[in-house]
Amino acid sequence: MNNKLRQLIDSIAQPDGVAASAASAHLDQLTKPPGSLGKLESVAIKLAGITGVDKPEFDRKTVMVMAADHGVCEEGVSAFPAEVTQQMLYNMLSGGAAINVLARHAGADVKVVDVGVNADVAHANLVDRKVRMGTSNIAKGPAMLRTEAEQAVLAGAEAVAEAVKGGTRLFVTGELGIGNTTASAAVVCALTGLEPEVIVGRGTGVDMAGLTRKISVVCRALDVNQPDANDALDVLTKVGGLEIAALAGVILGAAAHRCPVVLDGFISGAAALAARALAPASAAYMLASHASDERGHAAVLRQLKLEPMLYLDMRLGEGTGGALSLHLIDAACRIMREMATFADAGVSDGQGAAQR
Ligand SMILES: Cc1cc2ncn([C@H]3O[C@H](COP(=O)(O)O)[C@@H](O)[C@H]3O)c2cc1C
Ligand SMILES: O=C(O)c1cccnc1
Repeated sequence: MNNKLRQLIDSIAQPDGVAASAASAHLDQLTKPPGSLGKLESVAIKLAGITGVDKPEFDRKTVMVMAADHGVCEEGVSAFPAEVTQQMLYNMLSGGAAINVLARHAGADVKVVDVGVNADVAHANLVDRKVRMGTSNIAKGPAMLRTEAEQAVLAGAEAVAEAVKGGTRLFVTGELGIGNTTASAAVVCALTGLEPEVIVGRGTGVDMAGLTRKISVVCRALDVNQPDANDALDVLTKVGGLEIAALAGVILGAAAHRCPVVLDGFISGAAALAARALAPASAAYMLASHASDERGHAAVLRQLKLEPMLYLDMRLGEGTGGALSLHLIDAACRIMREMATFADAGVSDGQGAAQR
């Protein structure tokens, strides 16, 4: 394995159990029945463990959108043509995509990184880390070279390192790439052994015939490439995507910097499975934002042992579910900092009365 990648993986530490326990103890002193703020409490405890700070505050948050194209589009697996990746990229760079709106609403930055868009794109707001002009068709052979997969993972991690230098301490995974629900399904099936029939979904909205075609394309991709389930880089190389590999790098980079990383939908979930396979310690840094409507996402979250915060029937990607969950993360942080304790407020903590 590439030296830099090895170092990145080795630099991921376990979360801070002392800070997590302190956060949990603080929550139990606040003027509410213990546990009554539900997921806001588990999120607050997790954030404390990740950051090593009992009451963390995230002044700067960044949605990391990794963009790339997919050779598998030639199999007719998306309801939209491959050109939409580059068209949407410009839309995103000028602030008009859903993620721009939701990130603005949540007070987060959007960083867009080209790791493999099949066009020469130049824009002042774009980070150019292009590895190649999109993947090859996974139904016919490997998506990319192993060195390219490594390069894409490192591009994601390095984009995170840059953002950390700029003050970001919390990341959201986002992506853009027509055809990427097909590659993500292949990655999920290869890593988990789950069947394409239960993982492949409609993506941008293919019809029944399109769904059947997508399932057979994923079966073919697995059959032709024989990815090694015990080697996540092999899986990314053979049936993955450049943005999926880069997102795995975003997750590893965030974990290496002790920053929480909020996962968006299905594509982010596929990247998270790859990141966990590369570095099991990275799993502790992940939070699931929402349950996507894409078919395989619930199974991916079960595999990751993550509970989503939101159920909004969304299936867009870009980081949109992740951006929405930032409101809840902010709420959890404010509870920790602003709520009165029983002692402060002179409220009886119920010790001695009947407990639930
Ligand atoms: C206009 C438009 C904006 C999007 N923003 C995110 N996606 C999402 O849909 C694509 C994946 O679905 P599939 O695998 O079916 O192609 C990715 O670009 C993903 O980011 C979009 C898709 C479209 C059409
Ligand atoms: O869940 C997602 O992230 C998703 C679903 C459909 C299309 N694009 C993204």
